[in-house]
This record gives sequence, C-alpha cells and structure tokens, in this order.
Amino acid sequence: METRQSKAMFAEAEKVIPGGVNSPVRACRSVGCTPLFIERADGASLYDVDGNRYLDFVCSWGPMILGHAHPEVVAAIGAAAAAGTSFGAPTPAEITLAEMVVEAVPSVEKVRFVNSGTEATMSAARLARGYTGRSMVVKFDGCYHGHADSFLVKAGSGLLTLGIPGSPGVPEDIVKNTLSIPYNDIDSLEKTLTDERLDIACVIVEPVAGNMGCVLPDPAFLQRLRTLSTERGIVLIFDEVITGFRLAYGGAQHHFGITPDLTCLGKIIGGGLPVGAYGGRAEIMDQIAPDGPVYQAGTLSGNPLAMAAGIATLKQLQRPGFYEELNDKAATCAQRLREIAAAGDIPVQINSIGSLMTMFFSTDPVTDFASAMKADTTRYAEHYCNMLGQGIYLAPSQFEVAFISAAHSANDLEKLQKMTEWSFKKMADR
Ligand SMILES: Cc1ncc(COP(=O)(O)O)c(C=O)c1O
Ligand SMILES: NCC(=O)CCC(=O)O
Repeated sequence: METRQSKAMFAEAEKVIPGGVNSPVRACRSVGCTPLFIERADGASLYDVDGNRYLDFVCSWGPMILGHAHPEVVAAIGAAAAAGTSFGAPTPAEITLAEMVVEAVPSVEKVRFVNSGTEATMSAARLARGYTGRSMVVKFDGCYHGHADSFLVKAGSGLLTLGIPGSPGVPEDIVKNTLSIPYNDIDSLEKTLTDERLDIACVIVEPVAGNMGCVLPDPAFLQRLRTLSTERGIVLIFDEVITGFRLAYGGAQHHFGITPDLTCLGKIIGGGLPVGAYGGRAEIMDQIAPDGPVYQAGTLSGNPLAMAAGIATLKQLQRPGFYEELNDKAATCAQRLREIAAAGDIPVQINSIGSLMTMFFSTDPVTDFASAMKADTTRYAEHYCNMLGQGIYLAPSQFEVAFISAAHSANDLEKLQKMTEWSFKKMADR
C-alpha cells in the first residue's frame, strides 16, 4: 500500500506539532509505523490522503458507534451550524440531551456537559472532594481517566503504550493524594477502602477497563466496590467515557446492575464532536456552582453542534434491537476469531464484551494490569502491520480496544477474520 503523502505530511507536521500529532496514541510508535493522515470517512471505511481505503476498527477511539458520517448526524450538525455555532448561553438542545442522558443512565439525576472525557473525570473528582471534604482519589492500575493531574498515576492508554509511569509536571503534592491499586483485586480493595487512616473522597473505575486493552470486571469486584464505598461514605465514580451508550443504552451500570454515585461520559454522547459529561445523584450535583460552591465552567460547554450530534446519535441508538444486533454481531466475530486462534499456532487471548474487543498476544488470561503486561507487544506490532497492509485499521497499540460499529457489515467482519487468519499464518511460518 502506497502511503507517500501521509509520510510527507507527517514530516511536515513534526515541524510544527509535538511528535506530529495532537494526541500521543496517534503517533503509532509502539507498532513502528508513522501515522496515516485521513482525508475522509464514511460508514466503516476510512480513506487516507493517498487514496487508500481501510476498514476502521478504531472508530475515533469509540465515539463512532453508528459509523462515520451517518446521514442523520451530519444533517443535525449542519442544521445546528447554520443557526450559529456558539452563544455562550443556554440552548434548548442542552435540555434535550440532558433529559435523554437522565432517562438512559440509572445513576444520573442531573448532568453537566463539558468538552472532553478529561474534563468530565477531573470535574467529577473535584465534586467528590468538595462534597465529602476529603482529599484522596483511589483508582486502578491500568485504568485511564484522561490527562488531568490526579489521574496520571499508573495510567493506561498512551502512558502504558509509551511506558510513562507518571508524568513530569504533576507535582508530588497532587500525586500523594492519588492511590492506584490492582483492578479486580477484591483483597486489596477491601484493605484500602476500610483503612481508616486514608482520607478517601472517591473511587474512580472503568467498569469495563478499556485502556489496558479490554479487561472485564469480576462482577463481585464491582459489587464489593459499591458496598464498601457506601459503607465508608466514599463517592463511587464510574468512568463510562468508553462504556456509556456502548455496552447498552444505559451503559455498563445498566449491564451489571450496579449504580454508582457519579458517572462520567464522553465519546458517543458527542456523536464525534468534542463532548464530555458528568452526572449523578441530585444531592451531589447540586454542590456545583452556581447552586453550590464547587466550581466548574466552560466557554464552549454544551456547544450547540455537539448537542445536536449527540441527540441525533442517541436517537439512532434508541431503535429497538440496536444493541442486540450490534452486540450479537460482535460476539459472533469474537467467537470466530477465537476459533481461528485455536486452530493456529499463535497464542492469543480474546477479551470481549458488547462491541468492545482486544486480542492479547499472550498465553495467559488477561484479568488485570499485571497480566496485560505479559502480552507480547512485538507480536502485536507485527500483526498490526500485516493487517494495515491489507486495509484493516486496528488500534496502534496492544493496550487499546477494537470498536465494532453498526456500520460494520457481515462482509466487513468476515474480512477481519480472514485477514487475521492470514496474519497468524504469516507470523507462524516465519
Ligand atoms: C475511560 C476513559 N476516560 C476518560 C477518557 C478521556 O477522554 P478524552 O480523551 O475525551 O479527554 C478516555 C479516553 O480518552 C477514556 O477512555
Ligand atoms: N483509549 C484511549 C483513548 O480513548 C484516548 C485516545 C487519545 O488519547 O487520543
């Protein structure tokens, strides 16, 4: 596949943008490539500036659950843009989207819109601290909650991919108030949350981890988390930036039947435009300014284009059978990939739930950060390059998830399976 234009653009970009990218995971360093520059996309396809077409399993890292350039979403954005792009004043669309979120997500009685998942988690932690008057945040190793200072401790996503354990620039005074403990480890959870010496304001968790690759929660772990948080008056925050409106219309909390105190959303609720949101029990949310003293603001918060894209997207997701169809299609695909793996000589573990999936190049089951780290990243890089050469666009890191969208056809998923089989054979023959 010829990618001369992308390479030239990357060289140009590197001169004026750090690393040539506006988010580190896009740089493709761990798979030994340079990024493709994308010209356009529709449905399940991406087209790069050299005119190559790819089947997209990154889906903009999660938002594009309907596929790219969905006509209803594009029309809604166009109509909103024609009416003015930002007013810095309330609009009817904010109420509509807020009502849709409140109706959909069990824990959410009130919701604030912000501009990214990072802002959502940062604001939720501040709110939890303000509400409880306590200072400590507990998170889990390998989970990623955006790039606010408090969360850059043993974080997943690009930090894990690039081997950055924490970030310079985050003062020790902040980090000392963050405790990161192993995911799915009920003993360590028990010890930490019952330790009277710890001044814990909140626990934040990805109810399905998606930033060390896809790691499923032990339902007993989530349940214990809920019980212990309640007992200790700790605010339980579900970071559903990936899982919200993805696993089910009501997110992971609906799927697992566990209700957090606060929920962070992003990605899908913006239909591909920059959005985040945090919401929860009214009693807690009422602590936010102007009703309460906890400050959070935003020039572009609740932006009319983003609201329009979110509303149009959620309307599509309300279609009867939407999630059954998407999740069934993804489960069948994951099962077929497991069969392909079992028949070949390349040891892989396929973790999947709903339309999320990660293929770990590992002999052992992956249930937490430590087991994720055993995956063979060199092998992932080889597989990634094999697949890209055949027009399959996967996440450029072993520690991310593949997203399947409503736009992926049976043929598309068959192509993914065929090419996976071919790539495994190529790797085994080498
Ligand atoms: C679980 C989770 N939380 C928070 C974030 C941060 O969101 P954003 O990149 O929109 O700031 C991400 C992804 O980036 C995420 O996957
Ligand atoms: N799982 C990683 C992300 O969702 C974020 C993408 C980015 O930081 O660019």
